[in-house]
Amino acid sequence: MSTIKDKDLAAFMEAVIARNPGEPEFHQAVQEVAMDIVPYIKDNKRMQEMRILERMTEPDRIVSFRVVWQDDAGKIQVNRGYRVQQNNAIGPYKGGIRFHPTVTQSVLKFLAFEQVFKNSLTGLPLGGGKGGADFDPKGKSDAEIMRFCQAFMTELSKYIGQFTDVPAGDIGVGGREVGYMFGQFKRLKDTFEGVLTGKGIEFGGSRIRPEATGYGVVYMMEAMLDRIGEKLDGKVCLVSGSGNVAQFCAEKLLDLGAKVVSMSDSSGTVYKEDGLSRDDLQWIMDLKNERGGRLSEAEKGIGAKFYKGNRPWALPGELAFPCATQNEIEEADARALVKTGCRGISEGANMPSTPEAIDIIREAGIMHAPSKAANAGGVAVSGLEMSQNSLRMSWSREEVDEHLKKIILNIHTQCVDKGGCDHDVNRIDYFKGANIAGFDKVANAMLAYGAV
Ligand SMILES: NC(=O)C1=CN([C@@H]2O[C@H](COP(=O)(O)OP(=O)(O)OC[C@H]3O[C@@H](n4cnc5c(N)ncnc54)[C@H](O)[C@@H]3O)[C@@H](O)[C@H]2O)C=CC1
Ligand SMILES: O=C(O)CCC(=O)C(=O)O
Repeated sequence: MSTIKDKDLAAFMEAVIARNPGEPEFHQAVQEVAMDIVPYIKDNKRMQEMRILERMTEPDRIVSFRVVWQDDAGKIQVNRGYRVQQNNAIGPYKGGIRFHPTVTQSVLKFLAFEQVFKNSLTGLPLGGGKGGADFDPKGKSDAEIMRFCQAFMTELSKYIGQFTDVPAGDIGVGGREVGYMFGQFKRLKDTFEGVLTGKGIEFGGSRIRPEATGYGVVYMMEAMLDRIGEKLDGKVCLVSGSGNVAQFCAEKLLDLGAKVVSMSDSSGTVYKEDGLSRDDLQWIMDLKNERGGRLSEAEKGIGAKFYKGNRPWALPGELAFPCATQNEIEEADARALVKTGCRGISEGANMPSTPEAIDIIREAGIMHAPSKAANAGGVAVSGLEMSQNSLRMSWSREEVDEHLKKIILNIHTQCVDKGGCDHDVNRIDYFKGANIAGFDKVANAMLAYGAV
């Protein structure tokens, strides 16, 4: 991690690392927040005495459980499932479920910690949590996915509920998996309640939830550009990833007249200098959502260049939208973005930039919206799904999209209000703004509750 100059911050991080050994992703997420919050609360005696930041870095609880399921060959498979219930000061725990072989307690703790600040920024009554399993959905049949989801929910159902903890999707968990898990919860509990979001429209899902994260990432970039008197129209955009967030980020960029020149997966990056067409994007969506294929097929499929094993960041572009996974912009990638003249970054993936990359991007004066602000559209529409479930109502696409835009604009305003730079009045530090604004609401609620 990057070197810490502030003595209080160094002491704080030393204690966090000692209490949470072997959890580098969690340390990184905490440091990204503590860099701004430790100085912010330096003169606030009450926050210090009540040890608010220390309490926020300790999850309320973590459950970890065995998930046993049978594969198509009849073999018994064993995975490990988790739910990290980080903080419910301002609402029920809320956050996605990730199925990916790289899932560990450290990864889920970083995601749950981030989620607390993100959910606070939405202005909705949502606490923070995250869950998942080290299950690899790649290459599994539909029946295997169903059996795994049912086995996972059989255990998870003991810890969640519409007023307690409301999970949703994340990497490896989309509408199909949410459907299987919701069905299993309903069967086990015999209640029909909004215990998950990202549900199908037929059983209580919200319109625009599948699109919300990607759309929100673009609305955030629009707001940042608008502040400096510019538009998205005609801008050359680098998108990474090709899953849910990347697909709808690319779709909204095309809607707004931008040129999307790249998308990627773990096998490499596709590049089209003249920009992907709607048909190209549809081809990528079908490849990923229907055929489970690799982007290397795009050379033949849509006549794009394919750079095996590469990320998109060294390609020429004006704006960047990392929408794949954590730490996908490392130091060298950040240098490449600076070199090619990138002017703005809106983070779709959670914590896609390493601390070293953030320092380089900040130094270069590139506008940089952190994930907790930029990708909050997904959980925001999940919050709206919860509202619709409580009201026994279903809103139109237009209504939900309007709420989503307002929420993202409000997050942008909060970042601007709290993210001023002492050394340059025209610059906004969106990381600082998001950290402080997200922290304030949760911290004040915790203060109101006393020492609990
Ligand atoms: N789905 C949602 O509503 C939200 C997702 N996010 C974040 O967005 C990111 C993408 O999630 P989804 O699109 O939902 O997942 P998905 O399951 O639909 O797609 C997976 C994505 O992850 C990428 N990926 C995973 N491991 C990779 C690796 N090692 N190298 C390169 N790419 C890799 C894939 O290319 C693909 O773009 C994650 O960081 C997730 O936490 C954040 C907020 C909400
Ligand atoms: O919609 C949700 O509750 C999950 C969103 C999520 O996991 C995230 O924001 O990273």
